[in-house]
Amino acid sequence: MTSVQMSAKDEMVEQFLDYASRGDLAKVSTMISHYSQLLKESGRQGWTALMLAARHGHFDVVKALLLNGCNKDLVNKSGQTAHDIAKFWGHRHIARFLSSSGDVTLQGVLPSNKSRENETFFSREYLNRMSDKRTDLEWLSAKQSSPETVFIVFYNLDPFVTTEPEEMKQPKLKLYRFGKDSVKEVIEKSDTVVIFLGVEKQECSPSSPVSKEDGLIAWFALNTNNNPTESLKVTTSNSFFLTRPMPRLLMLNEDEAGIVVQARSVLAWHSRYSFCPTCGGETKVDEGGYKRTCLTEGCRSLQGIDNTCYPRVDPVVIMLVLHPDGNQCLLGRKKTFPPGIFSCLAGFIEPGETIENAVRREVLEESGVAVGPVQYVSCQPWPMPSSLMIGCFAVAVSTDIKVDENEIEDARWFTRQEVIDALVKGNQAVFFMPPKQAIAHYLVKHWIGINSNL
Ligand SMILES: NC(=O)C1=CN([C@@H]2O[C@H](COP(=O)(O)OP(=O)(O)OC[C@H]3O[C@@H](n4cnc5c(N)ncnc54)[C@H](O)[C@@H]3O)[C@@H](O)[C@H]2O)C=CC1
Ligand SMILES: [Mg+2]
Ligand SMILES: [Mg+2]
Ligand SMILES: [Mg+2]
Ligand SMILES: [Zn+2]
Repeated sequence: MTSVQMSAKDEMVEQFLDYASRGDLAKVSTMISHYSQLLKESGRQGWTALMLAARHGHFDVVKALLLNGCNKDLVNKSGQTAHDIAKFWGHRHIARFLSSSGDVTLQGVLPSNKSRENETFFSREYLNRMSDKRTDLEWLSAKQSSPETVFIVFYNLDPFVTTEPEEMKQPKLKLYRFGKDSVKEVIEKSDTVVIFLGVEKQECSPSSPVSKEDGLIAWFALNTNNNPTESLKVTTSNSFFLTRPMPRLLMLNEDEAGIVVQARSVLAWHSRYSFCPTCGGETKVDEGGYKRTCLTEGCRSLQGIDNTCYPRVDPVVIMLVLHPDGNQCLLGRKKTFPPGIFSCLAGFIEPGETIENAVRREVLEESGVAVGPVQYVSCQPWPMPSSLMIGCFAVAVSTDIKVDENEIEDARWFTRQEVIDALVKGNQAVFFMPPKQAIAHYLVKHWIGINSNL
């Protein structure tokens, strides 16, 4: 390392230690979020930031440092720990906190995560995708002409659904299951894209007829941009294309919601990527709809693995940020939300970014709040058009809010009680929650459910 680099680093360490001595929580948090190795650094006489914050009685800085994984057992050149220092200088609450086993650290604020998989709406897999069959053209073709095969139909990415008359008040929607003869005409049209979704898991459909050939009931989905109603042979009333999919897709039954998210995301990719993104040439649909191959000889997309050929999934972090006091959470609203609704902050993961860093960046960008520990909770495929919402809890290490008005309209800390009221009291609450099928709702409920004595 050159002397210039050395002095730049020394300067940064000195500044960090100075902020800790002065109790500047925001600066300390920002520096840690960029250079976590600062937590291990010490200055004159081996004093770390934790020791300096303990010396000067800055409880919030001590907490933030510990939440970020700072080692409280380090000693200075006089052999004192941060705890010894806090005790010596009479900061009893800090000494008590440092001598406790770190209850208010990560484990204290975050609900315990019992490593079970948390199921969200859209996440249930009703079909076995059978990806090995996507290249078996003979098998795919036999299935497409089998009388047991199920086809679901989309028009401009809206699924054709049906509802029972007695359920009209609170309709639970079902996908309309077409047979091969009903969709024959539509499939033959040149703009129609057909994809293979998978086969019914055997245990899910004990009453379904069993296919003669291999016992597997295949499902396909198709999308067209020309209204196919005339050519489809529909035998029931109360059946229609589900326009304005959000929030109406949330009325699907849970088994079929998983099928729709798979089909709609892949079909949306086909409708947006008609030509090769590498050379602009024409492409053909391959692998049961899971690939588009460029037809231009020598195109770079034909060499090696090229991700433009495959359907895209956009990872999004969505996080419930918890206040360091463990009793409040940060929720925000976009201008486009219906009045009164507050939700978890969210944002797209950028290339080269971890889930944890995306959570920290998006929260800081949108609300000005610095985040320390991040814990994954659950995820949700979201068919608008192909996001994967990655749900996390995160612990704030600073609490002042400065909203980025380009992204959101408002962000606030809500108390546990206000959140409980929003969940149970509806109209009498100070704000509204997103619908129960959204992962934001799930995260909030999970936080309340685990930590409260309800
Ligand atoms: N904010 C919320 O409370 C919730 C958001 N969502 C969904 O999460 C997704 C991301 O949340 P945002 O707050 O909008 O993200 P965000 O905070 O990253 O901001 C969105 C902006 O990011 C840019 N962007 C970067 N990568 C993108 C990509 N792959 N696709 C589209 N735009 C991209 C665009 O300029 C876009 O306007 C949205 O699709 C939204 O529907 C879902 C539930 C709740
Ligand atoms: Mg953002
Ligand atoms: Mg956002
Ligand atoms: Mg963003
Ligand atoms: Zn190409």
